[in-house]
Amino acid sequence: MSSPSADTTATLQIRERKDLPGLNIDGLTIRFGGHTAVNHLTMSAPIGQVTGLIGPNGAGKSTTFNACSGSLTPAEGSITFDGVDLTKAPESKRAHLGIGRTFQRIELFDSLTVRENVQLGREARLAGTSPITQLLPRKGERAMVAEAAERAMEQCGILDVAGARAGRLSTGQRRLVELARALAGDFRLLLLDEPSSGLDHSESDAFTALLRQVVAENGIGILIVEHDMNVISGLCDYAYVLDFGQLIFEGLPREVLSSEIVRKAYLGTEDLGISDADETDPPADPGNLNGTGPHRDHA
Ligand SMILES: Nc1ncnc2c1ncn2[C@@H]1O[C@H](COP(=O)(O)OP(=O)(O)OP(=O)(O)O)[C@@H](O)[C@H]1O
Repeated sequence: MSSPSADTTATLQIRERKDLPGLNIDGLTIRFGGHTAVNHLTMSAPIGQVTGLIGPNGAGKSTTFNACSGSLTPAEGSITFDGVDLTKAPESKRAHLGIGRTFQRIELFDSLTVRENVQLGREARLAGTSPITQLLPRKGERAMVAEAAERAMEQCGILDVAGARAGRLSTGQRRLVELARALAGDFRLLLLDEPSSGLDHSESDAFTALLRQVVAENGIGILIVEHDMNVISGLCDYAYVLDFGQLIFEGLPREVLSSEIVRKAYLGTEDLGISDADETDPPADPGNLNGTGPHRDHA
């Protein structure tokens, strides 16, 4: 990366990442009226790896996610998935090609059971092919939906609450249901927007381990927005850092954690959790970057 502290290892990774199958963002610019929320962002999220997207409040992370999932159209730049141009493609096409997402706020149907919520993930993927299949699923498709949901619930360890109403579950369980729903969709790349938000330390650790297992077993890629640096350092193969819509750093998690540029970006928003005593090494307990930090005003 253009960062002065990126080493040769990282530079090699950058070149290799762009050639791998998966998501490639090139020169992405998104404006809201006169405000540039994301400015000429270039990054990759390959299949088989976990890629982190971090940055202070208002940095442009969710906006980038929204452009990837198709709810925002960029002013400039391109988004491709396995070489297919998705820059202006509808959400349904992206889902059909294998891109799924979760949201910052858990979006479950509280009055439905866990099983029904998880089945919706598979149905959403089918609807990517044709909306009519969601209304009139064929017999074989119903069986496929049911099977995918059972597999996903088993992988996330929530089969024991499959019949419970989602509204009755704890935040930790609801996060697992949300993940299971995304996995049931059998997507090749998952965009996870702060999936550990609201979890306590041990729940967050267990969730991180589960995500690593999912990537290894299912062979998928994950692009994750996350404030918890324990999750970033324990999970990500590579991370990008945004600030005021600009890519200010990219590299391995340890490089991100020890970067002076990243530290400066977070100054004034929240304690980084990076020890002043040794600025070159990642912190023993990196902590939470800015999950509760104040929203900064843009120039
Ligand atoms: N719909 C919108 N209309 C106008 N401005 C917006 C809109 N959505 C986001 N913005 C602005 O774009 C910038 C980037 O916002 P975004 O939500 O992408 O940041 P973020 O990094 O996801 O922040 P957070 O960590 O707080 O979720 C902010 O200045 C925000 O106020």
